[in-house]
Amino acid sequence: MLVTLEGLDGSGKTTVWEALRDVYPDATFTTEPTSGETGSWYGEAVYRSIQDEDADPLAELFLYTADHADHLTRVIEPALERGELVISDRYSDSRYAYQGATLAEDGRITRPLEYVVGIHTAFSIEPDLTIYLDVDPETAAARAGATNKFERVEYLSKVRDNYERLIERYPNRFVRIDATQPPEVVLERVEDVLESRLDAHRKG
Ligand SMILES: Nc1ncnc2c1ncn2[C@@H]1O[C@H](COP(=O)(O)OP(=O)(O)OP(=O)(O)O)[C@@H](O)[C@H]1O
Ligand SMILES: Cc1cn([C@H]2C[C@H](O)[C@@H](COP(=O)(O)O)O2)c(=O)[nH]c1=O
Repeated sequence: MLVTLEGLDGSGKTTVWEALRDVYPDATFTTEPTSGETGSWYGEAVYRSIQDEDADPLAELFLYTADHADHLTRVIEPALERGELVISDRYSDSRYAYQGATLAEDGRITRPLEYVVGIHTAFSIEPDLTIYLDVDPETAAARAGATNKFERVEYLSKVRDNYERLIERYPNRFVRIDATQPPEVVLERVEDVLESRLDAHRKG
């Protein structure tokens, strides 16, 4: 089963992802952009682009997508074939929401969110469950510390609007959790949601 954690920068995805390691020691834990144990040079290229204020938005989309394609074949598909639970800190919805917003500002692509979704349909795998940690852009930017070009309130507002569109589009896949609550409350809620979905998955 493929579970993804999504939300604005600073919404608490990594805090939850780290805590879940103790709860599900046999699961595969991974991230997008790829880094650490499941990282690759594609992920490193993405992080270079994130640091470049003048990166071309389309080139950046394709870097993220290249990292995703490699991540699928190298990490996610083999783990799913072994029957493992896979938990990814960010996945394709980050591209739909973030690059959807960047490309809207860029102006070269009409209907950018649909465009980004469209380039994934031929090869990607849809998650079984996406946990959306919902925070307002002000809280997100303050928590994230504005360390990169994405962590700004105005931009994060557009990203949040895109996440809302995705939640509307995929209501069965997304579960929204209020991530302005204390970390232990957020984690408890995530664990409840995950356990009930795992139960349903086991029962087929
Ligand atoms: N529920 C919470 N309430 C208050 N602070 C939190 C909460 N969850 C996480 N934080 C704090 O917010 C900061 C960002 O958390 P974290 O790195 O988990 O977010 P993230 O969503 O992974 O961010 P990014 O996408 O930028 O990597 C950290 O300092 C963390 O301790
Ligand atoms: C996967 C992915 C990520 N982003 C953005 C979101 C963050 O600002 C950075 C890095 O992510 P991290 O969780 O802080 O390490 O990249 C993006 O714009 N598009 C994507 O597909």
